[in-house]
Amino acid sequence: MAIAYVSTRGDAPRLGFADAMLAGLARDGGLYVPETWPTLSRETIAGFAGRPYAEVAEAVIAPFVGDAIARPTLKAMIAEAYASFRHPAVTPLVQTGDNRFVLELFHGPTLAFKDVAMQLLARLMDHVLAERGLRATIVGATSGDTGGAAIEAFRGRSRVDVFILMPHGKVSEVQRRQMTTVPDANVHAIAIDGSFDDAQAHVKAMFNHHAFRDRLALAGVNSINWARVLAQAVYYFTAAVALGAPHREVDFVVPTGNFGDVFAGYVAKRMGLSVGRLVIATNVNDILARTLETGRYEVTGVTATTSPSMDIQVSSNFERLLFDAVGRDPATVRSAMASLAQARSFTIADEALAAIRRDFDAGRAGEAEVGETIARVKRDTGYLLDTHTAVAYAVADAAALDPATPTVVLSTAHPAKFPDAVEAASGIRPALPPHLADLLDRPERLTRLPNDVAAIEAYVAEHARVARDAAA
Ligand SMILES: Cc1ncc(COP(=O)(O)O)c(C=O)c1O
Ligand SMILES: N[C@@H](CCOP(=O)(O)O)C(=O)O
Repeated sequence: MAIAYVSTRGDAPRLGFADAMLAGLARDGGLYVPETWPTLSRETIAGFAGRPYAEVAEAVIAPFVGDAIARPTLKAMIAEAYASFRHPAVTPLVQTGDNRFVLELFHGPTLAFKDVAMQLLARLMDHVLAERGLRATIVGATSGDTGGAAIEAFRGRSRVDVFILMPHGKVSEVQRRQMTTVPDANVHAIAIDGSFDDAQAHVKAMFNHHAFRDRLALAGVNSINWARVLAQAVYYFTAAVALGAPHREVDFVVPTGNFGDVFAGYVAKRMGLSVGRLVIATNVNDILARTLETGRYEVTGVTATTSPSMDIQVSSNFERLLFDAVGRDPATVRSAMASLAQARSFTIADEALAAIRRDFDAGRAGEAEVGETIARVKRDTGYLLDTHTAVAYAVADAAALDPATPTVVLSTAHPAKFPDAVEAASGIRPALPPHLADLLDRPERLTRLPNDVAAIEAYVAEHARVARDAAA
């Protein structure tokens, strides 16, 4: 059966999986979500125990894809995507305390959880573009990790050009170099003089500029793309089942910025996985923690932290949760988003806030706690956390979770991506794995642009092959 996708703002075409994936942002500015949540039976979920990651991924993803991609083709793409991971379990669990586990999501090529979805998304997109004989122009925003993962997954592919906007000077050196040292001609790393929120706003503005969007055949690889979120739902299943689901609940604590990863946990729960609490962990850029406390989503300035990938205030995927929480009423979402655009804030009605709180808790960790957590966990358990994972670990320590329920902290990045901060906290400078050992010696290629969407559009239009094909 084919699932249809609808926009959270209710004013864009209803699409099938392949079109929703290629569309990225819906044409009304909203985000695509499945019209209904497919569920997996208890028996099916129980049957995931001991199965390879790729088999679980196929079972979780296939209901959302329907007949958009033939099942054997989907299976082959999933197998290929995860064959590149450096751990046989793909996303292994490590126990660090009584009922405390770390879910390592950083064994992909660029050492962050983004690889889990991006390695598959590149194959899915390439397949659909090839079937249709099309090219696309990917525009993406990054606070450090999405950009590297997207560039690695799409580099050298003949049907796409990739333009990644990063905030200048605000990503780690390893993150920057993962984007700037790739020689392939279809890759364009761009630094803007602004924040990640600015970069994401420019990406959305390009999508909302319909003439530009259509002329360049824009596609998105941020978690505004439904396929990203979907692929991330898989590891909630593998982790929970390894810890006793569906026969017991498992809590997850998720370092959060753009709300894609923790929303993927919500998707798993909606599909029938026995997820207990979903805890949103933020650094001092704590818009989500404040929202859960007060019911008011209010954007303030961004503060630079040692967990730069989470230095985000406008948390895109929250719109998807809001859509469900308000009973899937697009008018309410439209009005909240209009208020966000005009007044930088909106208020969530009591009933919707109560619905959100039924599944989610939230907490924040300041810089001192992050450093102290890295040092303490290393000292007590021998395990070295990265700064983003440390935010979640600290929040998990402070959260009022049932000690009898296993708690999984999502580890979203390898500590070697943030060596200065990890060394300052622990005295240990984590080494990059062998495939990146010479990263700091590779030549860089980076374009600097002003924090201005017109300048960015002009650059994309000049360099995208879609535009050149049309002019030829
Ligand atoms: C290392 C790391 N951890 C956590 C996050 C937060 O994930 P999300 O944006 O899906 O909430 C990000 C980026 O967003 C990240 O790069
Ligand atoms: N932390 C991210 C920000 C973008 O998030 P996405 O999941 O929406 O792509 C990054 O590292 O770029």
